Amino acid sequence: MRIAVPNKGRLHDPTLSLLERAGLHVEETADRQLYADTVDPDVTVLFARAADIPEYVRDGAADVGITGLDQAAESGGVADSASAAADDDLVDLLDLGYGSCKLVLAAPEDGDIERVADLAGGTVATEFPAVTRDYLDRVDVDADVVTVTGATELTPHVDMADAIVDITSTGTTLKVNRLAVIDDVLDSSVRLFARPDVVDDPKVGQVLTAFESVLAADGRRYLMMNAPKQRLDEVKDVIPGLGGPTVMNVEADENGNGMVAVHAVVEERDVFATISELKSVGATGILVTEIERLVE
Ligand SMILES: Nc1ncnc2c1ncn2[C@@H]1O[C@H](COP(=O)(O)OP(=O)(O)OP(=O)(O)O)[C@@H](O)[C@H]1O
Ligand SMILES: O=P(O)(O)OC[C@H]1O[C@H](OP(=O)(O)OP(=O)(O)O)[C@H](O)[C@@H]1O
Ligand SMILES: [Mg+2]
Repeated sequence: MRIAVPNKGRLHDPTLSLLERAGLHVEETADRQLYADTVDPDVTVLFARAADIPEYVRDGAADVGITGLDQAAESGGVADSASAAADDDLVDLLDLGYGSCKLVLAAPEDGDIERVADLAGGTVATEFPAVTRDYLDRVDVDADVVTVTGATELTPHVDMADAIVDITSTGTTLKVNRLAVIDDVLDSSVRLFARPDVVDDPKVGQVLTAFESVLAADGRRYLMMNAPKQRLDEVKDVIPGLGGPTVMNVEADENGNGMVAVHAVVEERDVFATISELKSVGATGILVTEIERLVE
């Protein structure tokens, strides 16, 4: 199975970290620019531009791909589940949670365009012409779309366009270019995409599970402690969430009192408060560790 992964840009590093954490270590090879092997002999990585990845997956050069929903939407249809997918759709298997941004319609602050209807007969510049045309159809506004390959924010100030559809996250770029958001066009984040014909492939399922286990471990910690056996119920009451803890008998303390070792997964945000509560019910030797993966 081949996974297409961004070769540069802001999505490259987080995607490689995700592969590492999922246990799919990418081997260093001379050819790393294009292809790389992973520790799994059945999984290879293809490095491509974020914008090209959807096409690589649709065409079969790769089976699954990791890139922004904005790029997948620009390249054609995207389906949530395989059952609803047409042959040429990409199936959005998993939201990987990073690369969050929005495509927005924006126009010069203090200009004539205050709402999308004001664009009728006007021009919109964008790196996302297909998404923009879909959007204009959806809101039933007849405007021209011009495609640019960068610096979209400048076009309204040089009379190339009345408005733009572009990526925003902090809003800094729009602000610096004195552009105001008129409407939201698409919420995006990085997803794992597959062709409908490979969705049921066991290897794809295995990769999906590995990524899900990384996401499940995020923001959670593993707590280990010893506690007096007779206070186990109090300890259990203190440990929040995620099912019952694992309890193991350990040797009695020096006074012959029964002791247990208790292990539990807790939300990171609860760790601070939980530790003082655990101490107050007699827990000792409390260890907090990170979790690499959690298969639920
Ligand atoms: N400011 C941002 N905040 C969050 N995610 C973003 C932002 N800009 C882009 N993205 C996401 O990252 C994807 C790729 O953007 P990136 O800028 O890394 O690639 P690129 O523009 O193709 O590469 P480069 O800018 O290096 O030529 C976008 O399609 C989008 O999903
Ligand atoms: O709302 P903001 O936080 O300002 O982010 C939005 C900007 O980020 C991206 O550009 P990028 O930094 O990738 O530069 P690029 O134009 O070279 O791709 C995007 O194209 C916007 O211009
Ligand atoms: Mg960019």
